[in-house]
Amino acid sequence: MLQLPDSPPRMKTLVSVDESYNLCRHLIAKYSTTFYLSTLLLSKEKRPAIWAIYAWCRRTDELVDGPASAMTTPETLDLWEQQLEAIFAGQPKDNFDVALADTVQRFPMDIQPFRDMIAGQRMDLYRSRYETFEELYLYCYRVAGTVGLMSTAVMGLDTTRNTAPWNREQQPYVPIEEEIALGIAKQLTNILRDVGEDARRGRIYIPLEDLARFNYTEQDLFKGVIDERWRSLMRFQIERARQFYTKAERGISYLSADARWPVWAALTHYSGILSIIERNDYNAFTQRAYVPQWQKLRSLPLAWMRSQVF
Ligand SMILES: CC(C)=CCC/C(C)=C/CC/C(C)=C/CC/C(C)=C/[C@@H]1[C@@H](COP(=O)(O)OP(=O)(O)O)[C@]1(C)CC/C=C(\C)CC/C=C(\C)CCC=C(C)C
Ligand SMILES: [Mn+2]
Repeated sequence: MLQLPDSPPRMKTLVSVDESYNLCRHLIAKYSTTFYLSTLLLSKEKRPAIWAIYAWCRRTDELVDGPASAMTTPETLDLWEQQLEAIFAGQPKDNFDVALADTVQRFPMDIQPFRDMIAGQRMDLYRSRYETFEELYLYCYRVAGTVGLMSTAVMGLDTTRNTAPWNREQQPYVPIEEEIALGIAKQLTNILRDVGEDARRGRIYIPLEDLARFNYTEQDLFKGVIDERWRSLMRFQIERARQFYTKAERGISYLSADARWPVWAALTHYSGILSIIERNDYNAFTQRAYVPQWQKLRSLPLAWMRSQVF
Protein backbone atom coordinates (compact mmCIF):
# COMPACT_ATOMS: atom_id res chain seq x y z
CA MET A 1 0.00 0.00 0.00
CA LEU A 2 2.85 2.38 0.72
CA GLN A 3 4.92 1.69 -2.38
CA LEU A 4 5.08 3.68 -5.59
CA PRO A 5 2.16 3.19 -7.99
CA ASP A 6 2.96 0.41 -10.45
CA SER A 7 0.56 1.39 -13.22
CA PRO A 8 1.11 4.50 -15.36
CA PRO A 9 -0.10 7.20 -12.98
CA ARG A 10 -1.90 9.40 -15.51
CA MET A 11 -4.21 6.54 -16.56
CA LYS A 12 -5.68 6.38 -13.06
CA THR A 13 -8.75 8.13 -11.74
CA LEU A 14 -7.81 9.57 -8.38
CA VAL A 15 -9.98 9.85 -5.28
CA SER A 16 -11.50 13.16 -4.18
CA VAL A 17 -9.62 15.53 -1.88
CA ASP A 18 -11.81 14.55 1.10
CA GLU A 19 -11.32 10.84 0.46
CA SER A 20 -7.59 11.40 0.16
CA TYR A 21 -7.41 13.19 3.52
CA ASN A 22 -9.35 10.28 4.95
CA LEU A 23 -6.76 7.83 3.64
CA CYS A 24 -4.03 9.93 5.29
CA ARG A 25 -5.97 9.99 8.56
CA HIS A 26 -6.26 6.18 8.54
CA LEU A 27 -2.56 5.89 7.81
CA ILE A 28 -1.44 8.09 10.71
CA ALA A 29 -3.94 6.47 13.10
CA LYS A 30 -2.63 3.03 12.12
CA TYR A 31 1.09 3.81 12.30
CA SER A 32 1.37 6.30 15.15
CA THR A 33 -1.07 6.81 17.99
CA THR A 34 1.22 9.48 19.48
CA PHE A 35 1.22 11.65 16.36
CA TYR A 36 -2.48 11.01 15.77
CA LEU A 37 -3.41 11.96 19.31
CA SER A 38 -1.39 15.19 19.03
CA THR A 39 -3.05 16.16 15.77
CA LEU A 40 -6.50 15.78 17.35
CA LEU A 41 -5.60 18.77 19.53
CA LEU A 42 -5.13 20.95 16.44
CA SER A 43 -7.84 23.06 14.83
CA LYS A 44 -10.10 21.34 12.26
CA GLU A 45 -8.48 23.31 9.41
CA LYS A 46 -4.89 22.39 10.23
CA ARG A 47 -5.39 18.79 11.35
CA PRO A 48 -5.91 17.14 7.92
CA ALA A 49 -2.94 19.04 6.47
CA ILE A 50 -0.66 17.48 9.10
CA TRP A 51 -2.14 14.05 8.26
CA ALA A 52 -1.23 14.64 4.61
CA ILE A 53 2.34 15.59 5.53
CA TYR A 54 2.58 12.60 7.87
CA ALA A 55 1.40 10.24 5.12
CA TRP A 56 4.00 11.52 2.69
CA CYS A 57 6.78 11.27 5.32
CA ARG A 58 5.74 7.78 6.37
CA ARG A 59 5.59 6.55 2.78
CA THR A 60 9.00 8.06 2.10
CA ASP A 61 10.45 6.27 5.12
CA GLU A 62 8.77 2.98 4.17
CA LEU A 63 10.56 3.03 0.82
CA VAL A 64 13.85 2.40 2.60
CA ASP A 65 12.58 0.85 5.82
CA GLY A 66 9.38 -1.00 5.01
CA PRO A 67 8.70 -4.63 4.08
CA ALA A 68 9.43 -4.04 0.36
CA SER A 69 12.52 -1.90 0.98
CA ALA A 70 14.87 -4.54 -0.48
CA MET A 71 13.48 -3.52 -3.86
CA THR A 72 14.23 0.18 -3.35
CA THR A 73 17.14 1.57 -5.37
CA PRO A 74 18.45 5.13 -5.86
CA GLU A 75 16.28 5.22 -9.02
CA THR A 76 13.18 4.46 -6.94
CA LEU A 77 13.95 7.56 -4.91
CA ASP A 78 14.54 9.58 -8.10
CA LEU A 79 11.03 8.61 -9.20
CA TRP A 80 9.66 9.47 -5.77
CA GLU A 81 11.28 12.89 -6.05
CA GLN A 82 9.66 13.42 -9.46
CA GLN A 83 6.34 12.46 -7.91
CA LEU A 84 7.00 15.08 -5.21
CA GLU A 85 7.65 17.78 -7.83
CA ALA A 86 4.31 16.85 -9.41
CA ILE A 87 2.53 17.31 -6.07
CA PHE A 88 3.93 20.83 -5.78
CA ALA A 89 2.96 21.49 -9.42
CA GLY A 90 -0.64 20.57 -8.53
CA GLN A 91 -0.55 17.28 -10.45
CA PRO A 92 -0.79 14.51 -7.84
CA LYS A 93 -0.04 11.03 -9.13
CA ASP A 94 -1.70 8.83 -6.54
CA ASN A 95 -4.51 8.78 -4.01
CA PHE A 96 -2.43 9.91 -1.03
CA ASP A 97 -0.75 12.70 -2.99
CA VAL A 98 -4.11 14.35 -3.71
CA ALA A 99 -4.34 15.54 -0.09
CA LEU A 100 -0.76 16.83 0.01
CA ALA A 101 -1.28 18.72 -3.26
CA ASP A 102 -4.28 20.40 -1.63
CA THR A 103 -2.30 21.08 1.57
CA VAL A 104 0.62 22.79 -0.17
CA GLN A 105 -1.83 24.99 -2.00
CA ARG A 106 -3.73 25.99 1.15
CA PHE A 107 -0.59 26.38 3.28
CA PRO A 108 2.18 27.62 0.99
CA MET A 109 5.43 25.90 1.88
CA ASP A 110 8.91 25.30 0.59
CA ILE A 111 9.56 22.05 -1.30
CA GLN A 112 13.19 21.91 -0.08
CA PRO A 113 12.53 20.17 3.29
CA PHE A 114 10.68 17.42 1.36
CA ARG A 115 13.64 17.02 -1.00
CA ASP A 116 15.97 16.99 1.99
CA MET A 117 13.97 14.18 3.58
CA ILE A 118 14.38 12.07 0.44
CA ALA A 119 18.14 12.83 0.62
CA GLY A 120 18.08 11.52 4.21
CA GLN A 121 16.37 8.30 3.16
CA ARG A 122 19.00 7.94 0.42
CA MET A 123 21.63 7.90 3.17
CA ASP A 124 19.96 4.78 4.60
CA LEU A 125 20.57 3.04 1.27
CA TYR A 126 24.33 3.33 1.46
CA ARG A 127 25.27 4.08 5.08
CA SER A 128 25.10 1.98 8.20
CA ARG A 129 27.65 3.83 10.38
CA TYR A 130 28.26 7.44 11.45
CA GLU A 131 31.74 8.41 12.61
CA THR A 132 30.87 11.70 14.31
CA PHE A 133 27.84 13.44 15.76
CA GLU A 134 28.16 16.05 13.03
CA GLU A 135 27.54 13.33 10.43
CA LEU A 136 24.64 11.90 12.40
CA TYR A 137 23.19 15.39 12.83
CA LEU A 138 22.96 15.79 9.04
CA TYR A 139 21.06 12.49 8.78
CA CYS A 140 18.73 13.53 11.65
CA TYR A 141 18.13 16.95 10.10
CA ARG A 142 17.16 15.35 6.82
CA VAL A 143 14.85 12.60 8.05
CA ALA A 144 13.37 14.43 11.04
CA GLY A 145 14.37 18.10 11.39
CA THR A 146 12.65 18.69 8.05
CA VAL A 147 9.33 17.57 9.59
CA GLY A 148 9.45 20.60 11.89
CA LEU A 149 9.82 22.92 8.90
CA MET A 150 6.99 21.22 6.98
CA SER A 151 4.64 21.17 9.98
CA THR A 152 5.20 24.76 11.03
CA ALA A 153 4.12 25.95 7.59
CA VAL A 154 0.71 24.52 8.55
CA MET A 155 0.68 25.33 12.24
CA GLY A 156 1.61 28.96 11.70
CA LEU A 157 3.36 31.52 13.88
CA ASP A 158 1.92 33.97 16.39
CA THR A 159 2.84 37.28 14.81
CA THR A 160 1.56 39.33 17.79
CA ARG A 161 3.89 37.35 20.10
CA ASN A 162 6.65 38.08 17.64
CA THR A 163 6.73 41.85 17.36
CA ALA A 164 6.86 44.41 20.13
CA PRO A 165 4.21 47.17 19.73
CA TRP A 166 6.91 49.86 19.91
CA ASN A 167 8.93 48.28 17.13
CA ARG A 168 6.66 47.18 14.30
CA GLU A 169 9.53 47.59 11.83
CA GLN A 170 11.33 44.64 13.40
CA GLN A 171 11.08 41.32 11.53
CA PRO A 172 9.14 38.72 13.57
CA TYR A 173 11.28 35.98 15.09
CA VAL A 174 10.94 32.72 13.17
CA PRO A 175 11.94 29.79 15.41
CA ILE A 176 13.56 27.73 12.65
CA GLU A 177 16.31 26.29 14.86
CA GLU A 178 13.73 25.25 17.44
CA GLU A 179 11.44 23.65 14.83
CA ILE A 180 14.37 21.59 13.60
CA ALA A 181 15.47 20.80 17.17
CA LEU A 182 12.24 18.95 17.97
CA GLY A 183 12.74 16.67 14.97
CA ILE A 184 16.38 16.06 15.92
CA ALA A 185 15.40 15.29 19.52
CA LYS A 186 12.73 12.85 18.38
CA GLN A 187 15.09 11.12 15.95
CA LEU A 188 17.84 10.80 18.58
CA THR A 189 15.21 9.29 20.87
CA ASN A 190 14.18 6.82 18.14
CA ILE A 191 17.81 5.83 17.65
CA LEU A 192 18.23 5.03 21.36
CA ARG A 193 14.91 3.19 21.58
CA ASP A 194 15.63 1.10 18.46
CA VAL A 195 19.30 0.40 19.08
CA GLY A 196 18.77 -3.38 19.34
CA GLU A 197 16.45 -3.58 16.33
CA ASP A 198 18.91 -1.57 14.21
CA ALA A 199 21.85 -3.71 15.37
CA ARG A 200 19.98 -6.82 14.23
CA ARG A 201 19.90 -5.22 10.77
CA GLY A 202 23.62 -4.45 10.98
CA ARG A 203 23.04 -0.73 11.58
CA ILE A 204 24.62 1.52 14.19
CA TYR A 205 23.38 5.10 14.40
CA ILE A 206 25.17 6.03 17.64
CA PRO A 207 28.33 7.84 16.45
CA LEU A 208 31.38 5.58 16.51
CA GLU A 209 33.38 8.39 18.17
CA ASP A 210 30.98 8.09 21.15
CA LEU A 211 31.38 4.32 21.33
CA ALA A 212 35.15 4.85 21.43
CA ARG A 213 34.88 7.57 24.10
CA PHE A 214 33.18 5.06 26.42
CA ASN A 215 35.42 2.20 25.36
CA TYR A 216 32.42 0.24 24.06
CA THR A 217 32.91 -1.69 20.83
CA GLU A 218 30.70 -2.52 17.86
CA GLN A 219 30.97 -6.18 18.88
CA ASP A 220 29.69 -5.29 22.37
CA LEU A 221 26.75 -3.55 20.75
CA PHE A 222 25.94 -6.48 18.47
CA LYS A 223 26.08 -8.81 21.50
CA GLY A 224 23.86 -6.43 23.50
CA VAL A 225 26.35 -6.05 26.37
CA ILE A 226 24.88 -3.97 29.22
CA ASP A 227 27.54 -2.83 31.66
CA GLU A 228 28.80 0.45 33.13
CA ARG A 229 30.39 1.45 29.81
CA TRP A 230 27.03 1.04 28.05
CA ARG A 231 25.13 2.85 30.81
CA SER A 232 27.53 5.82 30.67
CA LEU A 233 27.30 5.90 26.88
CA MET A 234 23.51 5.88 27.06
CA ARG A 235 23.44 8.60 29.77
CA PHE A 236 25.54 10.75 27.45
CA GLN A 237 23.21 10.14 24.47
CA ILE A 238 20.08 10.77 26.55
CA GLU A 239 21.52 14.03 27.86
CA ARG A 240 22.25 15.16 24.28
CA ALA A 241 18.69 14.36 23.17
CA ARG A 242 17.31 16.27 26.16
CA GLN A 243 19.30 19.35 25.16
CA PHE A 244 17.49 19.34 21.82
CA TYR A 245 14.12 18.99 23.57
CA THR A 246 15.01 21.99 25.76
CA LYS A 247 15.93 24.00 22.69
CA ALA A 248 12.65 23.05 21.01
CA GLU A 249 10.64 24.08 24.08
CA ARG A 250 11.96 27.63 23.77
CA GLY A 251 10.38 27.95 20.32
CA ILE A 252 6.85 26.76 21.09
CA SER A 253 5.54 30.11 22.33
CA TYR A 254 6.29 31.59 18.89
CA LEU A 255 3.82 29.19 17.27
CA SER A 256 0.23 30.23 16.73
CA ALA A 257 -1.77 29.77 19.93
CA ASP A 258 -3.79 26.79 18.68
CA ALA A 259 -0.64 24.83 17.78
CA ARG A 260 1.13 25.07 21.13
CA TRP A 261 -0.84 22.40 23.01
CA PRO A 262 -0.38 19.68 20.33
CA VAL A 263 3.34 20.41 20.11
CA TRP A 264 3.77 20.37 23.91
CA ALA A 265 1.81 17.11 24.00
CA ALA A 266 3.98 15.53 21.31
CA LEU A 267 7.19 16.76 22.94
CA THR A 268 6.15 15.40 26.34
CA HIS A 269 5.35 11.99 24.87
CA TYR A 270 8.61 11.66 22.95
CA SER A 271 10.83 12.82 25.78
CA GLY A 272 8.97 10.39 28.06
CA ILE A 273 10.54 7.55 26.04
CA LEU A 274 13.97 8.62 27.35
CA SER A 275 12.76 8.27 30.94
CA ILE A 276 11.42 4.79 30.15
CA ILE A 277 14.83 3.79 28.74
CA GLU A 278 16.37 4.95 32.04
CA ARG A 279 13.76 3.02 34.00
CA ASN A 280 14.61 -0.09 31.92
CA ASP A 281 18.19 0.30 33.17
CA TYR A 282 19.27 1.20 29.59
CA ASN A 283 18.26 -2.18 28.21
CA ALA A 284 17.29 -1.07 24.72
CA PHE A 285 18.34 -4.42 23.30
CA THR A 286 15.56 -6.70 24.45
CA GLN A 287 13.05 -4.23 25.94
CA ARG A 288 11.27 -1.71 23.71
CA ALA A 289 10.71 1.56 25.57
CA TYR A 290 7.21 2.90 25.03
CA VAL A 291 4.96 5.31 26.84
CA PRO A 292 1.67 3.57 27.74
CA GLN A 293 -1.52 5.13 26.38
CA TRP A 294 -2.82 6.04 29.87
CA GLN A 295 0.41 7.93 30.56
CA LYS A 296 0.08 9.85 27.27
CA LEU A 297 -3.49 10.82 28.18
CA ARG A 298 -2.50 11.72 31.74
CA SER A 299 0.16 14.14 30.49
CA LEU A 300 -2.28 16.14 28.34
CA PRO A 301 -3.43 18.58 31.07
CA LEU A 302 0.19 19.40 31.95
CA ALA A 303 0.96 19.94 28.26
CA TRP A 304 -2.07 22.25 28.07
CA MET A 305 -0.87 24.26 31.09
CA ARG A 306 2.58 24.62 29.55
CA SER A 307 1.00 25.82 26.31
CA GLN A 308 -0.75 28.59 28.25
CA VAL A 309 2.27 29.67 30.28
CA PHE A 310 5.39 29.27 28.12
C1 LIG B 1 8.99 25.66 17.37
C2 LIG B 1 8.64 24.22 17.39
C3 LIG B 1 9.20 23.41 18.48
C4 LIG B 1 7.83 23.74 16.44
C5 LIG B 1 7.36 22.34 16.33
C6 LIG B 1 7.65 21.76 14.99
C7 LIG B 1 7.21 20.31 14.88
C8 LIG B 1 5.77 20.00 14.84
C9 LIG B 1 8.13 19.34 14.81
C10 LIG B 1 7.81 17.89 14.71
C11 LIG B 1 9.12 17.14 14.65
C12 LIG B 1 8.91 15.66 14.56
C13 LIG B 1 7.98 15.03 15.48
C14 LIG B 1 9.59 14.95 13.67
C15 LIG B 1 9.39 13.49 13.45
C16 LIG B 1 10.72 12.84 13.31
C17 LIG B 1 10.59 11.36 12.97
C18 LIG B 1 9.80 10.50 13.82
C19 LIG B 1 11.26 10.91 11.92
C20 LIG B 1 11.18 9.53 11.46
C21 LIG B 1 12.22 9.11 10.57
C22 LIG B 1 12.91 7.83 10.38
O1 LIG B 1 13.12 7.21 11.61
P1 LIG B 1 13.04 5.67 11.89
O2 LIG B 1 13.09 4.92 10.62
O3 LIG B 1 14.05 5.40 12.92
O4 LIG B 1 11.62 5.57 12.53
P2 LIG B 1 10.50 4.43 12.46
O5 LIG B 1 10.96 3.35 13.38
O6 LIG B 1 10.37 3.97 11.05
O7 LIG B 1 9.25 5.12 12.94
C23 LIG B 1 10.84 9.15 10.23
C24 LIG B 1 10.05 7.92 10.20
C25 LIG B 1 10.67 10.05 9.02
C26 LIG B 1 9.22 10.26 8.70
C27 LIG B 1 8.50 11.07 9.73
C28 LIG B 1 7.26 10.79 10.11
C29 LIG B 1 6.50 9.66 9.55
C30 LIG B 1 6.59 11.68 11.13
C31 LIG B 1 5.93 12.90 10.52
C32 LIG B 1 5.11 13.56 11.57
C33 LIG B 1 4.29 14.60 11.36
C34 LIG B 1 4.10 15.24 10.06
C35 LIG B 1 3.46 15.12 12.52
C36 LIG B 1 4.11 16.30 13.24
C37 LIG B 1 3.06 16.96 14.03
C38 LIG B 1 2.99 17.07 15.37
C39 LIG B 1 1.75 17.58 15.97
C40 LIG B 1 4.09 16.68 16.26
MN1 LIG C 1 11.65 3.92 9.62
